[in-house]
Amino acid sequence: MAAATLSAPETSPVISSELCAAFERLRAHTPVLRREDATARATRLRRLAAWITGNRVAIQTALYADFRKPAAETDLTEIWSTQAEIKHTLAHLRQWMKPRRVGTPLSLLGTTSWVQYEPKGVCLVMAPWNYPFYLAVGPLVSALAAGNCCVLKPSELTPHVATLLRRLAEEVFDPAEVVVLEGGKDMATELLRLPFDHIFFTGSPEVGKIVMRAAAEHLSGVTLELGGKSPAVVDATANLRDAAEKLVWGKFLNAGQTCVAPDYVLVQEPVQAELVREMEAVIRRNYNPAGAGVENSESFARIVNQQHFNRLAGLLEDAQATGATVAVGGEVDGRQCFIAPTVLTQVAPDSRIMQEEIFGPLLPLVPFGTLSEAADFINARPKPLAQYVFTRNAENQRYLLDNVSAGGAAVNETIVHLGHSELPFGGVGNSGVGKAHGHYGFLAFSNEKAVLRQRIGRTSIKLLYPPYTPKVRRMLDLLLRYL
Ligand SMILES: NC(=O)c1ccc[n+]([C@@H]2O[C@H](COP(=O)([O-])OP(=O)(O)OC[C@H]3O[C@@H](n4cnc5c(N)ncnc54)[C@H](O)[C@@H]3O)[C@@H](O)[C@H]2O)c1
Repeated sequence: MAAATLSAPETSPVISSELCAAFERLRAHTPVLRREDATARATRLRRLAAWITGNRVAIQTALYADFRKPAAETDLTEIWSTQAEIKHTLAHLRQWMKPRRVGTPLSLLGTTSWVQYEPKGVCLVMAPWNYPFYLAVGPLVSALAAGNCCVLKPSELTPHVATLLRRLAEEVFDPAEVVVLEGGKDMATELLRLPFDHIFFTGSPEVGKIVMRAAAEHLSGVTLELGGKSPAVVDATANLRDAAEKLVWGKFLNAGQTCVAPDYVLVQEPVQAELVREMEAVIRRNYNPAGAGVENSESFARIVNQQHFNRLAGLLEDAQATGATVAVGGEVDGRQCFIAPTVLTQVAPDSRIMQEEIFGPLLPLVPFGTLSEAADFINARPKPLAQYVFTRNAENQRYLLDNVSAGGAAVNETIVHLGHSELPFGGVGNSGVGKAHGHYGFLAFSNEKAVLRQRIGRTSIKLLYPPYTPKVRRMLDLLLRYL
């Protein structure tokens, strides 16, 4: 591939000519999208929704080929979640696009003001592998709703989905609106040299920092949807059967490769043994109902690749070597990247499994005494993406919500808060920057342009213009005192 520098003077070193051409094509098209009304944007989104409906089996097949994701999980977490995002956007797009009138302070009496929403321009969506369809197309929906052109870079670790996404773009969009570029770190690095107007990145905090540094070069806007260790707290008043069902589902969905999966459980000491028993029963019911072995279950996905399998097997080994007991599961099979749903107790706080994001089907339980101990344990670590609270006590619920900082939270539930279209989704601190989904996603990809209109000639501000005579100074005194 020949190399060329992008014509824009602000761009850094050398970027491939193919990439430059794609970027320039999109940039040249931004005025067209900018002029579009809600109907035109909605038509594009409806075309996307229709493609997804027509390609349901292809999406399921790609996900199964990439990491044996069960078709039912693909339906729920890749297809339904994406369609729900489109449906919600279509229902509200006209309203979101309308300029929003704001009130007038006394000091600016006579003026009229509003916020109008303009597209940012050319945006980059970088997606991870764990929900490779939803986490690529979901942000794309928001970007298009806000009137942007978009480059989408899927993860290289799920190649079947990446290829499918390229086909999607070719079949649904004008190549000047959306382009899908497949590739790994090298492609991502090259892309990050371009002066995008906004970068929406979903992935690890480590790569998130690389993205933010690259964005700083062009002062591109960023949304960083990152990960971390999301805790669940189960207190002694919780309904343990219900908590076990929800924790097992939330943890072992997608084989634990979920950004908002409960990473570990803080359980009030007196109920730990019962919670383990309940979880064991749920794991059996969900993944081994006929006793044929979880490895033969069609309801349980695989670890995405050998490298991640080795990392998880290493975490399990280290946990056991530092004193942890396998209370449930523990079986691993490297040949098929299989790790059984595993519950660990007596886990050392300084073991690796308690230091890094697990992102797999290993669930450590850590006992606690008082609620403040639980809150302190969480707050001593980087701020999580999600916080789960299982309790029947309203005061305990309030205490944990008020004393722990997290991107989002669910009480007596796991994961599903991210499926609520009216709630912002995103992290705080180490778990992310900015919010996504629904209106929040639309805003992330929009510039909220503040407009003030003054009637010609009339303006009280003129009273304050120089020269700063005693009269002007008296006016300023009044302003400071009363307005
Ligand atoms: N907050 C969320 O919504 C959310 C959702 C899913 C996953 N996650 C997080 O994502 C992580 C797992 O996903 P992942 O392994 O795909 O993340 P990752 O950070 O390794 O990769 C994400 C993207 O960045 C690219 N990339 C990788 N290394 C890069 C580099 N050095 N320079 C530039 N780009 C690079 C990849 O090609 C991929 O497209 C977990 O931490 C998880 O919690 C967060």
